[in-house]
Amino acid sequence: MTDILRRKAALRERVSGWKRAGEVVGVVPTMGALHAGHLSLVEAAKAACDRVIVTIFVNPRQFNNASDLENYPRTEEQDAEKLAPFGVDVIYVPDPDQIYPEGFATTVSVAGLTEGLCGAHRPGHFDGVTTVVSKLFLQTGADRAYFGEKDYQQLQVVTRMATDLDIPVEVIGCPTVREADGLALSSRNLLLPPEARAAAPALNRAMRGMADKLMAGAEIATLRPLAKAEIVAAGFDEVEYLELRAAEGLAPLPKAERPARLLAAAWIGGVRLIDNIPVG
Ligand SMILES: Nc1ncnc2c1ncn2[C@@H]1O[C@H](COP(=O)(O)OP(=O)(O)OP(=O)(O)O)[C@@H](O)[C@H]1O
Ligand SMILES: CC(C)(CO)[C@@H](O)C(=O)[O-]
Ligand code: BAL
Repeated sequence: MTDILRRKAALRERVSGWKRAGEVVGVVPTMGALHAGHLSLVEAAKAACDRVIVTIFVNPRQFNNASDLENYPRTEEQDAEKLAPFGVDVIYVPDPDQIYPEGFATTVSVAGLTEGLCGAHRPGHFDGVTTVVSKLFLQTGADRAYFGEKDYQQLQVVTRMATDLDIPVEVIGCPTVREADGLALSSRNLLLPPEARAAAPALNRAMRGMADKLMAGAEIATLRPLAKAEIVAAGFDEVEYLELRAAEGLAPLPKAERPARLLAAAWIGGVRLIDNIPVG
């Protein structure tokens, strides 16, 4: 089984040996409950790096909802078993005091990119993400970091943060892994009641239909109410947002006039799902 390290000093010692030998270190930050989406990031890291660290930390500061934090799946033993065939070098599962020691008083915050989409509906979420990810970058000393496009806004925000803070890490985005029915894999899918799980692919289906119409010149403002109604009719409780944004920088777009991304968040069976797809 792969070594599990829980203290940053032990991690640092291990990584400094690799760095002395000139090895390229990759990191895959996760909150655990690993699925094939996470494992695709691990595969990408293994293919391009000499050493790979997977981090597992359910970061309380990025949860804006206490019951979401409480219900978040925690499956460390199974996660280690899933990682075993990949030949990962270290699983870093920091004890909470390794991330937030007594007296911790710093927040890393990215402006602009964090203001709409998930940022508008999860107050404080991205500050929690950038605070923990900056710490994970610095603690692991990774040269490359792998993130999923499933969390598209997060990928953009983390890339901006690393650039702005001169953290010498290359942030690499990897495509969203989906179930055969189109549902994006997500740890939160485990929390879906069976009926909700059966209805959940309607979100991606509606988005793909919208993307075709956007490519044919339709405006997002015209398509949005129809698509929302379709998603709710399929069994969703609420569509939180459904927006067309520039693929780089996330500026709102009325039409698919340049490489764009259609992004959505919606509630079903008490679970908040997100998805995004390229348009053009
Ligand atoms: N379906 C997926 N395809 C590719 N990458 C993914 C997928 N799901 C998650 N990831 C990526 O894995 C990393 C860790 O994500 P996380 O542990 O939050 O899992 P998650 O499945 O996104 O869980 P959540 O339910 O919290 O959204 C992130 O970079 C995320 O974008
Ligand atoms: C990047 C991350 C591991 C930070 O806690 C989390 O936001 C996630 O799992 O996507
Ligand atoms: N997948 C991003 C982590 C979160 O939803 O909190």
